[in-house]
Amino acid sequence: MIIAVDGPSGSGKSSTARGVATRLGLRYLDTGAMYRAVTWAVLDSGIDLGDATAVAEIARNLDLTIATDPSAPTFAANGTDVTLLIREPRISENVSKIATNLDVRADLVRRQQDLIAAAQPGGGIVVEGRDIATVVAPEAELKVLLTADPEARMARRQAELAEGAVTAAELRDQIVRRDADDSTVAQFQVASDGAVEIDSTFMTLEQVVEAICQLAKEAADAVPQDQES
Ligand SMILES: Nc1ncnc2c1ncn2[C@@H]1O[C@H](COP(=O)(O)OP(=O)(O)O)[C@@H](O)[C@H]1O
Ligand SMILES: Nc1ccn([C@H]2C[C@H](O)[C@@H](COP(=O)(O)OP(=O)(O)O)O2)c(=O)n1
Repeated sequence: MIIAVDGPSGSGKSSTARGVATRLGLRYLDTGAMYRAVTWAVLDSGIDLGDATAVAEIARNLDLTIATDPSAPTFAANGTDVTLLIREPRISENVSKIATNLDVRADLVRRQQDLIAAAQPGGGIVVEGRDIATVVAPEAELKVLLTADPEARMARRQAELAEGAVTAAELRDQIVRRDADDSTVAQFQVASDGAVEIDSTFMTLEQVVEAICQLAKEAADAVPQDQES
């Protein structure tokens, strides 16, 4: 089974997708972390982020190792463990410049599809991002668009960061401006065909995990017996 979870920044995709994968015994893939890892590699190389050709070249040559175990999702880029480094504000500020590079997207989508295929013999995978239901895995048995009001999303992100780590303006930039930039290349503002929208503004994380697990059960029950593998 493939469960696709798309939505804007801070809507709860990573935490809920991880929770669902753990509960259902599935693999877990955070595709945003892949764009962040490329951003880390580009910044590390010192090249200009606006040089689309050079950026695409870095992405193409990047040795990216991804663990899809929901209890320990780790990322290594060219041999460096970047799991924590890719969460730094300098990455969040710049990642949309990388995610709007169409050559980088084509490269990462291919890698994501390979990781999804590799997870199928183990029962399946929960994949989260912006374009999973529309581009990466339109065949997903369950597609969820996870949303929340911008104020709730900013408050959640603020709560994660050390006190004073970012100003209110920086926080708004990381959430609202980034969504605007990201939505020029991926459609995650309205539910795509067949996707179920869950507005998590007034839900707890546990309630969202429960709701998605319930939808996954219904989706699995809906698969005709002769199509089960
Ligand atoms: N329904 C929820 N209610 C309250 N906080 C939540 C909820 N879902 C997620 N969070 C918290 O909000 C923060 C951002 O969630 P995250 O999963 O990183 O979102 P995204 O991957 O969409 O950016 C995390 O600290 C997470 O624990
Ligand atoms: N499938 C995806 C996943 C992420 N992206 C972009 C959008 C974001 O700006 C970055 C980072 O995504 P990430 O999910 O880590 O961002 P948030 O943690 O939700 O703020 O990558 C994308 O374009 N397509």
